[in-house]
Amino acid sequence: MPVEEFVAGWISGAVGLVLGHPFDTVKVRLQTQTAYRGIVDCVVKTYRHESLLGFFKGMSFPIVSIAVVNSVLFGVYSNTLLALTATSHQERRAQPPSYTQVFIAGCTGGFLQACCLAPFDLVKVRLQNQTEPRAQLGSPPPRYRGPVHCVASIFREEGPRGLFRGAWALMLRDTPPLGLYFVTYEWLCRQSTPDGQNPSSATVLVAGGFAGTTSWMIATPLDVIKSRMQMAGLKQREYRGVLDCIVSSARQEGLGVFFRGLTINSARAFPVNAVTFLSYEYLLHSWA
Ligand SMILES: CN(C)C(=N)NCCC[C@H](N)C(=O)O
Repeated sequence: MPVEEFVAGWISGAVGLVLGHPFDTVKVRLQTQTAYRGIVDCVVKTYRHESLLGFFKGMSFPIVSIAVVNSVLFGVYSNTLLALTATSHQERRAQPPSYTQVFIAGCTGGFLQACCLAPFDLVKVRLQNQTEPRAQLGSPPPRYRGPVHCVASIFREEGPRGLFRGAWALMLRDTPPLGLYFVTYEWLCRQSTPDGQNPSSATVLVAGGFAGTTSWMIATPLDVIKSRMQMAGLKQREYRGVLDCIVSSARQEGLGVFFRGLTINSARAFPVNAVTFLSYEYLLHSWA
């Protein structure tokens, strides 16, 4: 099993994460809180109350987890294609896999990375939703002092299963959209690259950006449900499952609720995934 795809996935994921985390924090707050009138209002209030650091809350954990998540995603994707087509990453330019094989490999990688991502994503969302200003005398302390305290609190209050709160919604969010993610990337690369050649850096950037934006647009409704399931039991009511969360969210806030964060998800996804794919291709090309 080639290891370089896992390592390239790790490094490229970390590069994309740092670039995109502030967008992600604003998105999570828009999806789970009603305190903001929109993106600008959320950005202004977050900056005023919490300074720039407020946008990077909950990032320390994903920096570690992205090492696992993105390397699982790209590593499983590439090795599933190896199993389906008996071709390595380098050979696939000359013998391109079918889009069905790309979709299957992408869904496989998406499902398995979601299994690894669930506890890390839960902690990220819980920390991102702490809107208390940085520790000031007199201000109420936030519920969680940091990622480790968050994990310990969830484990103590809800048991080990509590760390997988929202996991089913996360798997549903990531599996089909990640199949589409890789199909979009491959299709756009092939449209603008002569047969048998490697795509140019510009092609990789554009194809990776559109792959990220397309997949996140499709994933946003379940991204909202996932975030709400993860916050349930704290400020929001408990849900009896994904379907209950979908029905009650629609009943209380209308169908528009499923598109909360769509704009920022799409805007964030383009640069993050453009950089992720460029880093990934560059690393594999330099190690070939
Ligand atoms: C629709 N989804 C969940 C995805 N496209 N995920 C894969 C891209 C992950 C990347 N690190 C990012 O945060 O955009």
